[in-house]
Amino acid sequence: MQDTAQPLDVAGNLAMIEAAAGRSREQGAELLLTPELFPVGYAPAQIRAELSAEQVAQTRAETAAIAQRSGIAMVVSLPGVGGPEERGITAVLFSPDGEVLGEHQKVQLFGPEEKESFRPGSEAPAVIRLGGLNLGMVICYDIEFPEMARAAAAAGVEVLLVPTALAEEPRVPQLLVPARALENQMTVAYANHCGLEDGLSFDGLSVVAGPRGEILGELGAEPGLLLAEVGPRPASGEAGPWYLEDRRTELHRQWI
Ligand SMILES: NC(=O)CCCCC(N)=O
Repeated sequence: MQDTAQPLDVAGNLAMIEAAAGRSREQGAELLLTPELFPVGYAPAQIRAELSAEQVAQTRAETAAIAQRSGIAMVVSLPGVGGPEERGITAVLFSPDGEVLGEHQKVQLFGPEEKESFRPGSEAPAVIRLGGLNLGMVICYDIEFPEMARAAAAAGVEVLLVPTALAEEPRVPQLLVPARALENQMTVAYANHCGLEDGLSFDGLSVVAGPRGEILGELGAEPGLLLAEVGPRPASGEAGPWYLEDRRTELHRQWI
């Protein structure tokens, strides 16, 4: 899902997610990936100042109810649990029954506003089994560090789901996302905001890159739904490359 959220307009933003979930389900989708902090809008300082732990908990419960009503799995990025001084930016994977199957707290916070408004995570991306695939999540700036996607791939992730909020940096979806997919032989799906929010002009350019770096689908600058069929990590085969198998990790660890 790619769209423009309204900062702090939780009801309006959740209505957009529910509409996208219904349309996706009608088109046969089994999972809906939404952009970073979409239910509350990407406005870190406003979130810190205005959203209490109770309001965030209520938003999370309403998001779970949308997954259940729509009968589709969803990745939704929300402020974490706790007060403004202790919570991070999270991505939550909800099952089609609205159960929480797993979550990730953004490890690489971006810039002073995020760092003043949220706490960073310190856990590697988890592997969550759904639909016969090993799914994982990182958030926005996380994907710009090769170590994050590599940690997911090394744990067994086959499809990495990335809620994002990227403004004026098209090289991330155009160059880095396909590179992360190719170098880790896994699918990477990247869902961005588009349009103007809190004074930022978001790029859109949401993209799904396959395990050979191929583009399985992409959007432009406008709102839209990108439907892509994803699958398991391909066998390297006779010709290779064998990026994950051939890693000389014992050496790399000494150098980096
Ligand atoms: N929300 C974010 O993490 C924004 C990341 C933007 C990184 C970039 N290269 O502009």
